[in-house]
Formats: sequence, structure tokens, C-alpha cells
Amino acid sequence: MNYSEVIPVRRVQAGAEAENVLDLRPRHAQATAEAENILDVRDLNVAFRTAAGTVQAVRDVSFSVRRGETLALVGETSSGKSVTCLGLLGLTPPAPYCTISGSARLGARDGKTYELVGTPERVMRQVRGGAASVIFQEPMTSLNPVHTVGAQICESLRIHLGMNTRAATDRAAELLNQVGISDPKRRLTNYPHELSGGMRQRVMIAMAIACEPSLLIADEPTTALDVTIQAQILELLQKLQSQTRMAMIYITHNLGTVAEIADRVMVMYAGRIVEQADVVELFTQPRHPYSRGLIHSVPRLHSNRARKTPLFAIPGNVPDPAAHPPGCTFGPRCGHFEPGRCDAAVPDLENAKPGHLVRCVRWPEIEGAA
Ligand SMILES: Nc1ncnc2c1ncn2[C@@H]1O[C@H](COP(=O)(O)OP(=O)(O)OP(=O)(O)O)[C@@H](O)[C@H]1O
Repeated sequence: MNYSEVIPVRRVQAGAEAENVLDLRPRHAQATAEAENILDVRDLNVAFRTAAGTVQAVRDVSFSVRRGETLALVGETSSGKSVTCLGLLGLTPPAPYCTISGSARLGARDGKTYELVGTPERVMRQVRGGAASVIFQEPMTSLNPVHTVGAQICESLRIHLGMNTRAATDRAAELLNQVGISDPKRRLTNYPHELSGGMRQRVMIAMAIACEPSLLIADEPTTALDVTIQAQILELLQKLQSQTRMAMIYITHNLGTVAEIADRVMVMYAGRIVEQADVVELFTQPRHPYSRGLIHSVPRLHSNRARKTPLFAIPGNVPDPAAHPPGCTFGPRCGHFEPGRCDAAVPDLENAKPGHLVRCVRWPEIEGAA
């Protein structure tokens, strides 16, 4: 199968009809070639203590993100994408309800380096909204409904940059202008409920970039928006990223969005990385059966309808994190499962080629057969 054909990406161009295309341009090739790592994560593990026992949500996750680069995190629900990022930002419950181990070094613009794992909350409060920012799916849950958007943006500028009220208000208006909100001075006096969903997400983005973070984490930021607004928000994030050269981690279920925005992709399953590669490489030569299944699951507008083929779905469900099967956790759902081999031990994450990691003992045979 030519995997690159199956991703319908809606690229909305001014004056042109929306079309389903796979847009896999090497967007930041120049940036990534020259850039240093902004975030280096090594052996990250996150476990929750629950009434039903320990839930090991993230297991031995290692990755890095370079300046100006977008790393997309994909995988079915419960694969550990959000917990990986919440753990990095110290937004998981405190010990003993949640334990985090490993290391994560973040480089800030002022040359400082922060270790994010095991760092006191007092320091993490400086990091969040300073060197690293996050935007979530539903801005209404992140914005405070009883304060104007101006007050909320200004608070961040005062805390992190020590600005006085007047300077913070001017900068807040500039930021709203930068994220495409017209009449920014008036909008500063609005409460969140007075803005549309798209505008609220723009306000969240303005707050997130206010202190020029070196890393922005976007956790499904367009899922709650309609498609034209989604396209505008993606475009805005790309524009801001090329202006500020921040590194970005983008969490999504939408492979069309990944094709549009990512430089590299990390596929997670049951808390582990199962594949990691450059975006073009991942879509054209996915090596893990799970990545292949995810890409195959994307509805194909033309061929599914014309050939009346049923939509493909990966059989079965993500395993209960408290009761993983032995060996490869994807084994029970995998069409290539080989007893005695796939269930013997958790496969290593190995280099299929430079920059392309895969966690499957059978990938060379599967690729040869395909
Ligand atoms: N506070 C918590 N206490 C216990 N378990 C949790 C907690 N937060 C997350 N988990 C568990 O951690 C696992 C990973 O969750 P996570 O939210 O990272 O998944 P995800 O890949 O982001 O899924 P989705 O795409 O649905 O957001 C899940 O099994 C989830 O139930």
C-alpha cells in the first residue's frame, strides 16, 4: 500500500476550494538541521496510585525536540500522550498519588537549563508560562471566567517578566494583535464567555507565547473547533513558530493535522514509544504494525466510497494499564503476532535506520513481505 495516499489533509487556501491532499513538505528542514535540542527527555516513567492498584501510564520514554521543530505525539486514547507532557510540566498529582522518574532537561532562551523531573513546585511555577507553555483543547477550562482576558494575560506578564500594569497592558494588546484578534484594546476588557471558541483559543495562544517560551506544548488545541477555525489556528501556530523559533510538541489523534504541522512523529501505545520518525518517512514507510494500522484507519474519501470498501479499524482495544499482556503490548491486536517470539519480552526500541526507531521484533520481515 502507498501509505502517503491515505491521509486526507484539508488544506484551505484563500480563494481556492478545500482539497484533500497530503502536504508533506519538509517545513523546518533548515531549522532542524542547524538547531540544538531544546528538550531532552530520558527514561521518563509516570505511575499513578489508584484504588485499583498502580497505573504505569508512561514507560521508559526518551525523546528530544529541537529549536524550531514540531514533534507530533500520536496514538489511541490512553496511550500516555497527555500524561507524558503533564508529567514534564509538573501538572500531574503530587506524590504519593503520582510518581515520576527519569530526567528532562529544558533549555530556556536566556541560556538557563532546567531539570523538570523532581524539581520543586516553586521552580516549576517559574518554568510554566516562562520557558515552557501549554495550550489545551478547551480554552474555557483554562481561562478564568471571572477575570477579563486582559487581566489574565497581564498577570502572566507581571509575574514572569516583572512588567508594570501599563507596560503589561500595552504588551497584552500587542499579543492579541499578533494572534489575529482585531480591536485588541477593546478585547482586553472582554470576559472569556464574550468571545467565540476560536477567539478564546487565540487568547490562550497569546498567553502561552507572552513570555516567549522556548517550548510550547499543544494538547489537541483544535479538537473543539470547527474545521475552518482549526485550519486558522494551525496556520497561526506555524506562523508564530517560524517567527519565534520555539520548539513545539503537538498532541493529536488527527493524522491529517500531523501531516500538516509536524516535522517528526512519535507514536505511542500503552505508555511506550513504538515508533519515531521524520513525518514523511513515517507516512511513507511506517514500520510498526500499530503505526500501519493507525494510518490505514484514516477514511479515504475517494476509494472508500467508490469501491464501497468498509472503513478499517484496528481490532481489539488498548490493554488495561494495570494488566499488560506479556511481551509486546500490541501483540494481542497484531496481525503479525508470533507466539514465543512476540510475547517473550518487551521488544527494544531499535534503529530501523538513522532517525527512525521502531519497537517490533518482526519489523524487517513485515517490511520485506510488504
Ligand atoms: N490522575 C490519574 N490517575 C490515574 N490514572 C490516570 C490519571 N491520569 C491519566 N491516567 C491514566 O494514564 C493513562 C494515559 O492517559 P493519557 O491521558 O496520557 O492518554 P492519552 O494518550 O493522552 O489519551 P487521550 O488521547 O484520550 O487524551 C490512561 O490509562 C489514563 O487512564
